[in-house]
Formats: sequence, structure tokens, C-alpha cells
Amino acid sequence: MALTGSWVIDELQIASPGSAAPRVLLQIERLQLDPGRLYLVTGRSGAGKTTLLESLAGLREPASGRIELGGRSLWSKRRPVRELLLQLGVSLQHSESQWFASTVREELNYSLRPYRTRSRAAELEQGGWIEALGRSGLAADVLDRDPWSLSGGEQRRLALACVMACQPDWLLLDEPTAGLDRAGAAQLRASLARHVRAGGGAIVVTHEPWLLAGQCPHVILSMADGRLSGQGQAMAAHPQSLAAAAQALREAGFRLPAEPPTPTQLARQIAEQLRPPDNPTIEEALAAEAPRSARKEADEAENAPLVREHTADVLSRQMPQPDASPQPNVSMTRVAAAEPDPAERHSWSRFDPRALWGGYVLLTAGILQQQTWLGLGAAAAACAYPLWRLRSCLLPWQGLIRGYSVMLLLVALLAGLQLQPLQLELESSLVTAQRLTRLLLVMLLGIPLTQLVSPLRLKRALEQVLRPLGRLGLRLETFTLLIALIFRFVPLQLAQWERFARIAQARGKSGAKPGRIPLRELHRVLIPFMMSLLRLADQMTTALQVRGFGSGRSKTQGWRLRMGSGDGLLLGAAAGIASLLWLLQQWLSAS
Ligand SMILES: Nc1ncnc2c1ncn2[C@@H]1O[C@H](COP(=O)(O)OP(=O)(O)OP(=O)(O)O)[C@@H](O)[C@H]1O
Repeated sequence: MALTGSWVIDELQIASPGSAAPRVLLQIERLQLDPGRLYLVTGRSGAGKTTLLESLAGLREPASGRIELGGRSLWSKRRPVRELLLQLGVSLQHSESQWFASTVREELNYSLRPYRTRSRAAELEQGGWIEALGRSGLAADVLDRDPWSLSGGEQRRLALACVMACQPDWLLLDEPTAGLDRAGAAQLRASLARHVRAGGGAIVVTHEPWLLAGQCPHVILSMADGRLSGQGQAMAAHPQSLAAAAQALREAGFRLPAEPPTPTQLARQIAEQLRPPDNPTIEEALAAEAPRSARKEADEAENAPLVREHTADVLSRQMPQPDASPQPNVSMTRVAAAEPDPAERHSWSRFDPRALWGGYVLLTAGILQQQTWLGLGAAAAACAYPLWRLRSCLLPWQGLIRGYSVMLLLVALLAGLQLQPLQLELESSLVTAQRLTRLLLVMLLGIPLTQLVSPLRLKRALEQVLRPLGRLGLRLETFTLLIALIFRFVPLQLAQWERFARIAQARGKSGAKPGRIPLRELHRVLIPFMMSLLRLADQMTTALQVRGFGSGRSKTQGWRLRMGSGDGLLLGAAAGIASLLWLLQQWLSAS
């Protein structure tokens, strides 16, 4: 492997995308990561570890600051530089659910595809991937199997094999040990050590640093609140004693007792301090839930030899001391405390769902009546205020809105196009454009409703509104639940789509803008997305059965929605606007 370059991060800020009031998710003043080392990024859930990794992988565009690899900026003209992306092997969280090809062989070949132009492509195709399979603990006979037929752990190994096969200079792995058994973790640890000793670098987000450290020089970077809270040269860099290892961990921000801890104590202390505050301790879980704690015990028993093995490594191996090069310069800047997404606490979500939906139906009726551009303009003006107030709810959908607007123009053009003789019939174009614009307005008003009304409140509202029909003997349970679930799934599936798009981008290395999938690559997102939909439907069915759906127990009884004066005002305003729009339409059609 050619000696690769260092990462330099300078004054970096990453903000939440698609929000009216973007939140700073990651803020790093300066950080340098050098090849020949394994960087283990740890921290509690939501600390910003994945955000850091995705930023390095070119999947999150910086709001400000600089990311450089080997002296070159990762971003150029708001796109990640493809040449640099080719130096990275990225495995994101749950990347084992990314499969779109029908065999393991095709999946591996797809991972190698971006390297076809590079000189080592031929060598990789010759058998580099068989070696990668072996190193990930998979036999070559899986090559012709459907990736979805592999077990969860095998799929995780395949995801790692896809990354390793490309022999990238830098490995960027997000929680690679999740779902791996002990042997798999040991194989991964050995692969990482081999990679680092060969001059490559690795940045690994993990909640289990002790599973991966031990065979090569490594640095623990700990994160909290979207910032780096500490770093330390850990065990293998100071293998002389556990006390030295404990000291290194203390420097990384861990609180450890003054006397040298035993290996098990050390592992427990680290695990304890990485535990989110609201998670139960093993002891609490033991008391609360016997079967689950038994499983934890089994896990612990399984990991104990690893911890011992790791410590034995630390004590016995005389790893070379790290060179005298300057330590990564990590400085800290406080990031504003995490706030919920503005859409989640939009003041309009306090309105009764019946008032919101009633208002929407009234305005929609007013819009759909308009048959002239003048009437449509008046309807748009009437909707301007609610749309302005709800703009933060529209931002996540801006891609869809933009796409629809482009489609509107194209369809309108095509509608007016005449081939013989070639000319544009403006009137036909305008009629089509008018119809599609009416729908655009209706869509813009409807989108915020998915965020303003929670599925539970929607279900309750439907039950209350439709109760008279229930008295006639109609079973409305299925209907109300279906509507509530559809509204629950829309934002959920949007997030799911974004996740698969990121995984496809990380594998495809096309250098496209984050979130943009070239049309020819669409199926690589669509297939895993559809598979995830099917899995979700399956899980949902089970969950509904467990909760007694169908037995009449699933009604949201016990609380009632009550309309307030604000709700009345909202409905009154919508009814007033709808009436004015109706009068306008009557007047326009009469004149
Ligand atoms: N697109 C987004 N919009 C808004 N907030 C986001 C977005 N992506 C991430 N966040 C928030 O940023 C914070 C950091 O998320 P991140 O996924 O980086 O955490 P993490 O340290 O990797 O957590 P975990 O260990 O649970 O995976 C979280 O609070 C998360 O909710």
C-alpha cells in the first residue's frame, strides 16, 4: 500500500440538513489523524460519532471549515472529490442491509467497480475479494448465494469484506462489531492491525473499543455533545503495564480509580462510562429482567476471554513506542445543547387534528375550484401565510417539491408541443400547468400535516369523528389504524430512504452531492429500500398481533381530544377564505 496522507480537520461545523433553524451536530476546531494508526471513536449515543465519520466519508457537507486528506480539500464546488473518495473504504451502520444484487459475487464486484480505472483493479478482480472474504471469516462457497440468505452476522462480515476487498488507504467503519460474534471480532481486529501495519489508517466508531484495540498503535478519541472531548494514546502504545494503559485512558477523559485496575475492572469502567445515563446497569437489568440479564451474562462470559486476551496482549507485546510526531491536536468547543427539531415542536402542532384537517379540506376545496390564473393567484396569496408559518415542515421535502416543479414545467411543455408543424400551443400548455399548479398548492398545504399531527392523535381524532358510524355496526378500527400508520410511515420511510441513499453513495463513490442519487444508480437504493419496507410490514404485523389488534383492544381509549377557541378560530379563518375563493370563482366565471 502506498503511504497515504493524513486527515486535517480545521474549524469544522456540520449542521443538520433540511431544517429552517439548522442545529450544529458537529464542531471540531482542529484535528489531525495520521496513517499507520487505528483511531477508535467512542462516546455515548448521540455524541456525534457517526456524523464525524460520515463527514469524513463525504456524505455530509460542512456548513463551515475544512476537511483535507493528504493536503487536498475533500470538497470542491460543493461536491466531494471522487479521487479522495476512492482512497476510502466506508462501512456505515447497518450497511449489511444494503444488498441489491442477486449474488454475493455481484455485490463484491459492485464494490470494486469504482476502482476499474485504477491500476490495481485487475489484481483485485483476480482474487483480492476471495482473500477479503476469507479474512472476514466467510468461505468462498458463499459467492453464488443470495446475500439476503446469509445470517445477520454473515451479512455483517460480507459488508466488511466488500470494504476490505477494495484495499482502501483509509478504513472508515461505523460500529463494525455490532452483530459480530467473538471470532468475527477477532478477525476484524486482526484485519485492522494488518491494515494499519501496512501503512493504512483506520477510523472506527465503536462502543466496544476493547474488542478492536490491542494489536496495533491506536488512539481513543472520545466524543460528547458533537465535539471531541478527549483523546489518548491507549493500551498498545504503552504496553508496559495496565497502570500505563489506565493513565492513557484517564487522559482520554475516562474516570478510573487511582490504583491500577484489573483487566475486568478496566473493561467494566470503560463500558460503564460509555453507557447512556438512562440505560440500566447490568445489575439493574439483572434485577428487572431475568432472561435478558442471563443473555448479558452469557455475552460477558463470552467477552471476558477477549478482555483477558487483550490485556495479555498489552502486557506481553512490546509494541514500538509511538514516534515523536505531534499528537493530534484536539481542541474543544461547546456546542449548543441539543434541541428538538423545530418541526417537532411547531406551535401549530397544538391545534386539534380535526381543526387542522378541517382547515386543510376547506382550503383545498377553495383552491381546486379555481379555473383561472387570477383565481389561482388569489388562492396562492391566501395560502402564503400558513405556508410561511409552516416552512420548517416543508424543508425536509424540498427535493420532492423541486422535482415536482420541474416535472410540472416539462409536462406543461409537452402538453403544448405539436410535431407537425413543430410548434408550441401555449393555451394547452397553460391549461396543464394550471391543473398541476393547483395540485402543487394542495400538496404544499398537506405536507406539514404529516409532522403537525402525531399518528396517535390522528387515530384518536378519527375514532371520535367516526364514532356515529361505529354505532351502526361498522368496524372502523382497521380504517383508523391504517390512516394513522400511513402518516407514521411517511417520515419514517423518508429517513430510511436517506439512510440507504448514504450507504449507496458510500459504496458507489460517484462524487455526487450528498443525498443525490444518479438515475442509473437508483435501483441500488430502491431494492434495499423495498426490502426494508417488507421487513417493516412483517415486524408491524407481529407487533400489532402482540398488542391485541383485532381483539377490539386497540382503540386509543382513555383520553379525548377537545377543541379549544384557537381551533375554532383556525376553522373559521379557513372557512372564511374558502368562501371568499368560492365567491371569486363565481364572479370570474360570470364575467
Ligand atoms: N439529519 C439530522 N437531523 C437532525 N439531527 C440529526 C441528524 N442526523 C443526526 N442528528 C442528531 O445528531 C446527533 C449526533 O448523531 P450521531 O448519529 O452522529 O450520534 P452517534 O454518536 O453516532 O450515536 P450512536 O452511538 O447512537 O450511533 C444526534 O442527536 C442525532 O439525533
